[in-house]
Amino acid sequence: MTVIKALTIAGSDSGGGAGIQADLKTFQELYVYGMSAITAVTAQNTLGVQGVHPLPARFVVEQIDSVFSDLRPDAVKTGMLYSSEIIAAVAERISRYRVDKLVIDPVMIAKGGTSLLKSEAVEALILHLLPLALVVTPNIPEAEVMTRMEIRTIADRREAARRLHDLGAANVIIKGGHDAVNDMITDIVYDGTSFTELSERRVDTVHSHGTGCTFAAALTAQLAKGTEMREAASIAREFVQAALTDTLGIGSGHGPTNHWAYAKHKGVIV
Ligand SMILES: Nc1ncnc2c1ncn2[C@@H]1O[C@H](COP(=O)(O)OP(=O)(O)OP(=O)(O)O)[C@@H](O)[C@H]1O
Ligand SMILES: Cc1ncc(COP(=O)(O)O)c(N)n1
Repeated sequence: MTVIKALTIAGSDSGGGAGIQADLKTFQELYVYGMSAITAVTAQNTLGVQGVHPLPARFVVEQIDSVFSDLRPDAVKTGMLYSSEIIAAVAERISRYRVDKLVIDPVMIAKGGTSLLKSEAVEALILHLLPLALVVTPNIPEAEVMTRMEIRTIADRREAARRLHDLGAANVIIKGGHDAVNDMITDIVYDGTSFTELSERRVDTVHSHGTGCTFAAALTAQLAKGTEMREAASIAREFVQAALTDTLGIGSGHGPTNHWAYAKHKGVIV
């Protein structure tokens, strides 16, 4: 049996809905062996983020080295990176280990408004990490920050995707969760040549904590298996749609999505 492996470099969410926890649950559900390098520990639940405790950049590197020296991953995902020091250290290791399947989820702000990336670190993310990306997966506000443009229409999303491609990301997926049009949510996939739109009906739920992490983790798992970009994005979209539709209803705030839902609806996927 060939074991497909993926590494997530991200923050820990004690509430289990986003961050490292969402990534590992998603990898597991898609039959990919999950590994982690933790950048920051957050005290967090469905009501918000109560505390953030970043780890030293050198200890993030130590975790990455431990993984690569023994358990070479087939794909790597980054989530919350917090500071320019951590970003520079991660980028150096990604280059050194010649990672060709790097998924960057440019996590900036948690739903409740807590910053998960220092504002001074945005430039480092663009300069050091973006050029190493096989794919970057911003939501609309993150794409606006990185491209310094306002995104209102689907044409704007396409223009932002072109700009992020010009900044060095081989593929760009702009997620449309923050802006439903006629009750439809559209993610745009751009490969540097053509655009693909992935549209699904908006699910009306407060239990959407961690959708971005879950989408990027499902994408990473599929890319690790060798699935091509558009198909991988489409499976990731389906994974999130199921996780939002069949929610767990736990917590008194923005609850987590249901990472079991996709497998429950689809049966076994290898
Ligand atoms: N209410 C919804 N109904 C259907 N799909 C959604 C909904 N909200 C988000 N999605 C999907 O979930 C994924 C994440 O999208 P979103 O734009 O919310 O990213 P994000 O803001 O990074 O996520 P997060 O809320 O975890 O930070 C995308 O594939 C998007 O289409
Ligand atoms: C550790 C960590 N990483 C990422 C997110 C973003 O997820 P969301 O926007 O759904 O809160 C988060 N809240 N916590």
